[in-house]
Amino acid sequence: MRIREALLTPVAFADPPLLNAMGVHEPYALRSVLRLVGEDGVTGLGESYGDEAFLTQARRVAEQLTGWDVFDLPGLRRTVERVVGETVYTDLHGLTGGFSTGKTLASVYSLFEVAALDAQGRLLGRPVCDLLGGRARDEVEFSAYLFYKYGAHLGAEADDWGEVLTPEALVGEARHMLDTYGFRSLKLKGGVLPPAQETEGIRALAAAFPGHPLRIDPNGAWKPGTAIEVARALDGVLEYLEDPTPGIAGMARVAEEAGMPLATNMCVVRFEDLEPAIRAKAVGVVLSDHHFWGGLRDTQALSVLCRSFGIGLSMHSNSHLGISLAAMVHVAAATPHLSYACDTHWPWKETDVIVPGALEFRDGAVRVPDGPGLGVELDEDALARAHEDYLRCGLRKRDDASYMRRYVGSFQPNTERW
Ligand SMILES: O=C([O-])C(=O)C[C@H](O)[C@@H](O)C(=O)[O-]
Ligand SMILES: [Mg+2]
Repeated sequence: MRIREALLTPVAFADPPLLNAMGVHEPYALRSVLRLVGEDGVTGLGESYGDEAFLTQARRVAEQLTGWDVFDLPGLRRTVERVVGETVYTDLHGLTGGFSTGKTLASVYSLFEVAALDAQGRLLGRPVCDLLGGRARDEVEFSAYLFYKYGAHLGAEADDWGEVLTPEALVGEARHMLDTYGFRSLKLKGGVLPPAQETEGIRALAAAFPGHPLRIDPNGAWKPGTAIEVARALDGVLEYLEDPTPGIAGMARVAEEAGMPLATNMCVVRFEDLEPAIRAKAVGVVLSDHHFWGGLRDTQALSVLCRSFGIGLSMHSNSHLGISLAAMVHVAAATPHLSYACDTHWPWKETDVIVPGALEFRDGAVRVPDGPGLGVELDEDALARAHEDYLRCGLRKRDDASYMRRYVGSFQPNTERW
C-alpha cells in the first residue's frame, strides 16, 4: 500500500484543572491526529502529542511520505531520522523525563508507525495485535488515575468532579471512577500537597477500598530522604511507588530502603537509560509509553528487556483520545510480560474523535477490538469539531506551570521541593 497523502490534524479537547508537580492542566489538552491515506483509499490512523514543537517535526515527516509503502517500517525510520536530524523536541512540563535526539526520533516515528500498523491491519483484515505476534490476553486492565484538582478553571463554572484537595474528596473521586469503570488498581498523582497529606490521602483510599492495589506518583517532587520516609510509612500499602525523586542516583538511594518496587516514567525513558538504572538497582518497574518509546514494536522490545532483567512493566498515560487508547490496548494485549494494570487519562475527557462503541471499560478492562487494524473508526465531524476547538482555544503548547501561576502567583514547579 503506497501513501497518497499523510494528513496531520491538531486537535484540542476539554480537560479539567488537574494538579501535578508542574502546575495545573489548562482548559484544553492538545493532540495530533494522523491519517495515512493510501492510493487505494485505505486509511491508517495515529495519534500523538499536540505541542507545536512536536507538530513541526511530524509535519515535516508527513510531507515526505507520498509514495511510501506502509509495510516498509525501516524506510519510515530512515525518513524520520533524515528529517528530524539532530533536532531535540522539548516540552515544558518535563513529566516524562529528559529530552534527547533519540527520544525525539522515537516520538515522531511512533506516530507514523502506529498509523502504518493500522493501515497494514486494515489491508490484511487482521487486528494490530495479530501483527504484533498475537494476543497474550483478550482484555487489558487499566488503573483509576486519581488527581487532586481545583473545582473549576479560571473564570469558568465548577465541573462535575468538583474540588479534590482532601482525603474525603479523594475517596469520593475514586468511588465515582470505580463505580463507572470498575477499576481495581488506584493511582494517585501526587507532588501537589505536602507528602504527609498525600500519605494521608493514600491511607484514606486504602481504608475505603480494601484489597485494591494502590500507587502514588509525585513526579520527582520529593528529596530522597523524604521519599524513604514515605516509603516506610506506606510499606505494605503500595503496590509500587512511582518516581518519588528525580534521577537514577536518587531513585537508587530510595530503592535501597523501600519495601515496595520503585516505578518510573521519568528516569528511564530511552533504551540507553536501562543499563545505568539496572546497574544502580534504581527501578523495579518501567512504565512504557509507545508515544515516546518508539512505537508498538519497540514497546514490545522494552518488555523483553525488562523481563530479562527481572523488572516489571506497566504503562504510562498522558491526556489522550481513542486512537491512542486503541494502540495501547493492542500493544498491551500482544505483550506477554506486562505486570500491572496500565494508566489511562480516559475518564477525564468528555469528547473523542472516534466513533463510540469500539472501546468499552468493563471491570476496569478494555476488550481488544476485533475489527481490522486498531479496530476504531474516525468520526470526521468530531475531528473537525476538535480541530475547531484547537484553532479557537489559542493554546499551542502545554504549560501547566504558567497556568498555575494564574491561580497562585508565586508558584514554582515542585520538583524535589519536599
Ligand atoms: O508521570 C506520569 O505518570 C505522568 O506524567 C502522567 C501525566 O502526564 C500526568 O502527570 C499529567 O498529565 O498531569
Ligand atoms: Mg509517572
